[in-house]
Amino acid sequence: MEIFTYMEEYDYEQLVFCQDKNSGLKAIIAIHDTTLGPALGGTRMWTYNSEEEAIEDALRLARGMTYKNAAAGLNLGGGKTVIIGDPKKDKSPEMFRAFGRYIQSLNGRYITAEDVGTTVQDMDLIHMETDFVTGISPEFGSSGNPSPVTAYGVYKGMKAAAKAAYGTDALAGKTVAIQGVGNVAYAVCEHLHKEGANLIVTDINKEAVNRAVETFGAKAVDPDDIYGVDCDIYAPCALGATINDDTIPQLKAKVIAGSANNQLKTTEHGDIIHEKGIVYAPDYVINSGGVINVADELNGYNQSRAMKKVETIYDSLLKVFEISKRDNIPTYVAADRMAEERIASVSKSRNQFLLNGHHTLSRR
Ligand SMILES: NC(=O)c1ccc[n+]([C@@H]2O[C@H](COP(=O)([O-])OP(=O)(O)OC[C@H]3O[C@@H](n4cnc5c(N)ncnc54)[C@H](O)[C@@H]3O)[C@@H](O)[C@H]2O)c1
Ligand SMILES: CC(C)C[C@H](N)C(=O)O
Repeated sequence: MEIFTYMEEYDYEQLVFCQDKNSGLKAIIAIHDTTLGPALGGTRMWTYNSEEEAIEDALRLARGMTYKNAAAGLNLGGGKTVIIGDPKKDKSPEMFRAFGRYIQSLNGRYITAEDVGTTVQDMDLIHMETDFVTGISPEFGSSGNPSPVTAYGVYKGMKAAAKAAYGTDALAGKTVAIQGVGNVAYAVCEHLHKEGANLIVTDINKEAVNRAVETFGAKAVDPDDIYGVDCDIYAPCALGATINDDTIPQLKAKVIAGSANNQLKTTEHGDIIHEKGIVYAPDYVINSGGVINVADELNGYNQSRAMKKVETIYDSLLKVFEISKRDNIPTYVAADRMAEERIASVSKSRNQFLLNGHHTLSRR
């Protein structure tokens, strides 16, 4: 990949490579756009097959955060970090403290939180070196683990998508196929089970599958079989790019609504599912509950204020579906327009974020 060519194509601001030999830290911080405010986005730890794959993931995820934060009405830009390594084997306190010092060196241009492979405990270690981290333990005045809040937003968003596709947002009796039953999806299953939905689950982690089967009476299928199961809603809740040339012909669901970031392999896949009449809840709108929750820490965390804002995901999605229907455009285009209009309304030309008192984390 020609890095500057790619950065120029999507107008990225900055890419930071962080290396610490002692702890084995190899991290890439991507800052996409700080027009609306400091770049807020989580840290993913994953075993990438190559450095190029890791850079690409950081860049794609960071851009997704720009759109997510803008569409959610937050005064925040978009950024993301990936740490190359196996979260089950390669973590150490030294690694996260070294990473925290790198975040501090950016002086507030980037604020982090959890993503796949990182936990509240990891954020607490980062917090030993910098205040530019959210989702740390609640005893520090923080909001804690964002996953249950993301899950609540996904559940609400699923209801909005069901309303658009089936005319009712009731999920009782509907069958939902869930790919990946990790932190977010397990909590989504809790809401769905409580409402009386039928669950079909898969995961590459057998324990995660067994837990969902035992707790919710979910039906388990092999990872490759999830796309073709008979269901009303397909919920991608693992990694990205699962809506692609191979999977679209298999899908039987009228709705795609899940927590994963970057669900469409390319925008063309968003066009194809639109033509097939599938109601797709754009990923960065439906999964914005976690970032809405951690962003509230910038004002001194207030849980009920944060949850009220998370509830708006339902109406935001209804608006996206309405625009999509009215203008006959794919839902991802409708969502992108909403986000881009907000960024453009703040500034036609780039206004890079600079730290000032207003953006200092007020819990200190
Ligand atoms: N945690 C949050 O608050 C949050 C917020 C917004 C978006 N997201 C996104 O939601 C997704 C899930 O996040 P999470 O925090 O629940 O992560 P997680 O790591 O807890 O869960 C992901 C699950 O997917 C499984 N998985 C991975 N590859 C798979 C495959 N090919 N087939 C089946 N299962 C597979 C993993 O084993 C794991 O159980 C990610 O894309 C993440 O970026 C998370
Ligand atoms: C909690 C958030 C800051 C990050 C989250 N992983 C997301 O993708 O939205």
